[in-house]
Amino acid sequence: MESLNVFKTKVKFCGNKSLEDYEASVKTDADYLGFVFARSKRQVTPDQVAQWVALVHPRNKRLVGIFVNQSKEFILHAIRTVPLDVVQCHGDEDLTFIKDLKAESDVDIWKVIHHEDESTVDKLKPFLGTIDGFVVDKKVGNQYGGTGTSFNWGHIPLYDKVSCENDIPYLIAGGINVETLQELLPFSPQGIDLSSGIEENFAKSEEKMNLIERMVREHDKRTNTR
Ligand SMILES: O=C(O)c1ccccc1N[C@@H]1O[C@H](COP(=O)(O)O)[C@@H](O)[C@H]1O
Repeated sequence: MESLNVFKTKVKFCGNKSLEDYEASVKTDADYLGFVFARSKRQVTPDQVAQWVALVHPRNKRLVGIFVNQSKEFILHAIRTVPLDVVQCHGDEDLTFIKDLKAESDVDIWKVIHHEDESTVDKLKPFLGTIDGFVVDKKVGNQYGGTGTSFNWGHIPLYDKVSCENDIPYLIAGGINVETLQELLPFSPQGIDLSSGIEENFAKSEEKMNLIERMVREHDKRTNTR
């Protein structure tokens, strides 16, 4: 009989910026596919993503739109154009902004927290009870994400505790790739979010995505049979 408490690390493949990237990501077993609608070398438009999704069904994956300090009107336009399941607020969006957005949409809202030190976890507090999930990433200069840079993963238990106490999911982001994942998995994060680490020549690499998934599956098998 299957155990009732089987733990599956959630996987998000982010920064799909072409039909080819999207097709490669759809073939994987990822739980979430992300599209960056903010200024970035991976920026895409809602119209582009709508076309790809009309051509290739996302199967059982949830679609996530990434926004950085963009207007509520633009985010609502993206939600109307693309069948997004989640809006990931990756900038300095405050509680009022997120409450307004929630009032006018029916998608999940995730807030990104940029880890600096052990006190960063407190920045989540005002959002608890409003957001549907959070992502912990690392800011580099004025770059809010997609930098390939990790934070000190020794602090993951702080975020895990907030997640468990408030029954709210989270993903760890920033600098995850086939090499660094070995160091991250012992912390058993609830989910992982990758953008630059699954690219080869600036396109999504099926080989890297498959390897990441294999590593995660093996980790899950080991921890579930402990
Ligand atoms: O991927 C981007 O280009 C990006 C740009 C601006 C904001 C967020 C972005 N992506 C998010 O960044 C992290 C992971 O980045 P990486 O793996 O270190 O490259 C993740 O949350 C993406 O959703």
